[in-house]
Amino acid sequence: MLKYDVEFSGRPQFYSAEIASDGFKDIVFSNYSDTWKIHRKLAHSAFRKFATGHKLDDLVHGVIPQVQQMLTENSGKPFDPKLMITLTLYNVFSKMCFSESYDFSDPRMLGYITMSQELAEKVGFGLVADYFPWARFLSYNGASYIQRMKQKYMEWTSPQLQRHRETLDPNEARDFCDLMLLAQMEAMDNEEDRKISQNLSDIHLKQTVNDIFLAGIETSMQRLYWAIALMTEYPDVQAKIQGEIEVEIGRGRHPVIKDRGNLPYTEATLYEMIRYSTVGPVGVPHATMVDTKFRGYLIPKGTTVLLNQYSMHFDEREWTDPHSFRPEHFLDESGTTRLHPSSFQPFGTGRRSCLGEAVAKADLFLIFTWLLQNYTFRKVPEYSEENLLKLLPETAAGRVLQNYKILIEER
Ligand code: HEM
Repeated sequence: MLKYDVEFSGRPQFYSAEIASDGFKDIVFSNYSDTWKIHRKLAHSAFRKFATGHKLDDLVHGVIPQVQQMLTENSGKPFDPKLMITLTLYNVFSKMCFSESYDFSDPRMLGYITMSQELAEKVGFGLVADYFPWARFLSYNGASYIQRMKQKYMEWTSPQLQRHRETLDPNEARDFCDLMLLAQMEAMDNEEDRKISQNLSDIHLKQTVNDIFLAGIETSMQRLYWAIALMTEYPDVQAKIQGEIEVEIGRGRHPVIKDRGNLPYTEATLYEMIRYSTVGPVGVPHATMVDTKFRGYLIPKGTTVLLNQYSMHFDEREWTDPHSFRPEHFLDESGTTRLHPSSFQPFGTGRRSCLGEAVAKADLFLIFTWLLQNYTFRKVPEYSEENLLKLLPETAAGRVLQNYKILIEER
């Protein structure tokens, strides 16, 4: 894939994606194009500006009091951690995109979460018309549902854009939304940037902000939900991580990004969690941009191409005992995090590889480490025989865990 970087860098022009992205005016669904290049570059600079080092530390630390309160209220009771993780991530990303944080009981945020869950359940795998184009002419083809949901998302993003425009300081971007508006202003002021300004309409801006917001939250939420279930199922791994945190950080301060290099076992566990869960077994579909010759086969332009992450992450030639959860898969003999084998590709590869990889790894580390520094996850005694690592059967293309409940004890 890396050798044929540009050839495989398209996206299938699915009907559902076309509707959801207003004709591919975003990053995730658009083909390899000027629109994609401009928006990807902008998002990159936003991450560099607002989601690295102590900026990201502060974003995560800012949510901690609300998480603490929620966990205290639920201490000693069977508790499903999914909403807690989701609210944490919404607040981190909302602060990064819109400089706004929400109370965990805010009905606007809870409504947004319910809407996103419903969307994922109903059309997470696309529409029939994505695979059988004639189906778009059926009286019910799902398009009106996606239109309605898109409208609702825009009702969330449009006022944000308006508010930012009214209070914009051209010399200082406060967040991702400001950064997009400043890029738009700059392009409009410069006649030569016509090509750029055409790709920075308000619709483009809203689509890209929504991309970052949605792509970032659901992906990280699923991994943290797996991480907590795995720690509950593997108490020895959990205890070892807590020991490492105790020695390197102690209890007197929150974990920060700079701690990463000092916690090899914790980091290895997070990588192993990502491998073992492989939530997206075939990643995000690519498409060929041109007729492409690959290993003697001719792949016509526009063919959908999938990266089979599942087969790579569970390949017996690459991993010792791949079906076991073992953080040692990512450690060398000296206990240091080892270089990842090339068969570990959870963030994809090539030009379309995950834009938020660095942010995702940092967020996962900060949230997971803080949780284990302060809490222990245990099974509910009545259900101690039940395995928490059960997949939802209806999502064979996504390895999503069934909802579970655990006990969370303060340390
Ligand atoms: C553990 C968490 C995450 C995982 C495992 C993950 C994985 C992926 C994968 C497999 C792709 C497709 C790559 C390809 O097409 O080859 C992708 C694309 C993308 N991801 Fe992530 N992701 C995660 C978190 C995030 C976060 C936190 C953000 C944003 C803050 C993000 C933003 C994006 C975007 C915008 C794309 C589309 C890139 C493009 O089409 O050019 N992701 N991600």
